[in-house]
Amino acid sequence: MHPKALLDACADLVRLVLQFEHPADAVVSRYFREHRSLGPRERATLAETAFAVLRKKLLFEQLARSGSGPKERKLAILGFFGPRDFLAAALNDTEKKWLATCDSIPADALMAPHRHNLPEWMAQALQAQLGDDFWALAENLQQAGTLDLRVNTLQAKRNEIQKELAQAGIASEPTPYSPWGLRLQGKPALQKTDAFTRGAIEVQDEGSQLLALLVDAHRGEMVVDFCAGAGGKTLALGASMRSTGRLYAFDVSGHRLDALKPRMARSGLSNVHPAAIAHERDDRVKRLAGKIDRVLVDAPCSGLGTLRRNPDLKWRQKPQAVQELTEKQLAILQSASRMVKSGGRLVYATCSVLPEENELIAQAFSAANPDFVPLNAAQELERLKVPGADGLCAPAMTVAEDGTRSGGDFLRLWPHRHGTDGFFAAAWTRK
Ligand SMILES: C[S@@+](CC[C@H](N)C(=O)[O-])C[C@H]1O[C@@H](n2cnc3c(N)ncnc32)[C@H](O)[C@@H]1O
Repeated sequence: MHPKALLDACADLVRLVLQFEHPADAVVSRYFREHRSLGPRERATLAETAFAVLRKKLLFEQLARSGSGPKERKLAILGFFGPRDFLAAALNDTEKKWLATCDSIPADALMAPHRHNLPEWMAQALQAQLGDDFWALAENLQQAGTLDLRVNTLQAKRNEIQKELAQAGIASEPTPYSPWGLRLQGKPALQKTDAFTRGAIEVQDEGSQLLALLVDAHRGEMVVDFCAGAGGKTLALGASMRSTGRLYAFDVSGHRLDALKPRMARSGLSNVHPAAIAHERDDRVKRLAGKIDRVLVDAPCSGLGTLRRNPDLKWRQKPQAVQELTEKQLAILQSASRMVKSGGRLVYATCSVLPEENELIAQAFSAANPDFVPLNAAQELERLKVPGADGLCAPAMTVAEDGTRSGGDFLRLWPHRHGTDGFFAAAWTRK
């Protein structure tokens, strides 16, 4: 495709994602379905350009106030993913001059919102938690996330898959914390590899892998993945159980559970039982009261830990919606906890970085449920041989008058510190 036509297409896609009517990845997929003749390189340019605009929206909109021509075209020029000389072939002289002026503005001359590119309420919430470290996070969230794989240990060892991928020209490194993970360079097409089609690998952020590890599911156990969705963590739990015992994958969305089925078939797991539930107090849940060894609640959340991959969320998410989510999160956790048997484990997790969805929920649950004893996540991960487990965890935020902390240590992953998406997990043992 000629550079001019590709830039026009980028501007068109930028206009569509900025309507925020649907998640950006769905808008991009739909665009590709409607433009079937696009080749893989053009698709990569289009998607990465649209995502770059979402990542740096405030800065780019500010810069687009100058120059001439339609706003979406200027945004697409600023975010264009590809060599500069290729882009230059699509620009007129005025645009080239304007781009050179934009490029010459030093970062320290920019106002704070144009540097962090976050809505004010989100920037404030993160600054309150991180202090000066906020800027390292803000910088990190404006880059694309890494592509991590989980090796299905039911089928193969991590080093075997690493070698197999290398033979197919795909370079990878073992992830630093998860024993099951491989981190890839770039975004190679995985779906055609033999390892993918036979279910030996799944795309999964290292942080998600660590949540599944913290559940510590064993052979022959009864385990519930309460908010299973398309089953990313279900598959990791099933492999930990060596495809034995019984693993229920519950979700209120039958549609999401449908996406689990082909993944389950590829994985070779035969212990997974997906079931759509009406709500968290469904009869199926009640029937399992006190019977389950391990319950994972991967709660619906704001997703603000995943802004590297889903930058549109920062513009689509609202404080009011987060408030409503917190009520749902506590209700789901409370209901799911009833299934845990005496001596069993409960894990509450989110991919959010906001304390309201994390520590505050865990602490409210602990306060209302004295029969659930908080587990120290750092000690637990250390026992599970995760390197540097201490550095992945943060102490509870509630400090009593006598100085004791309640709630145990939580898993608290940050993109700029750990290279994972932002994740939280709290664990309890039932007395
Ligand atoms: C964070 S996502 C789960 C992601 C999934 N565990 C994975 O690893 O791919 C949260 C899920 O919770 C589900 N959900 C929302 N409300 C629920 C409820 N009341 N009971 C059970 N699941 C619910 C959503 O449909 C969504 O699939």
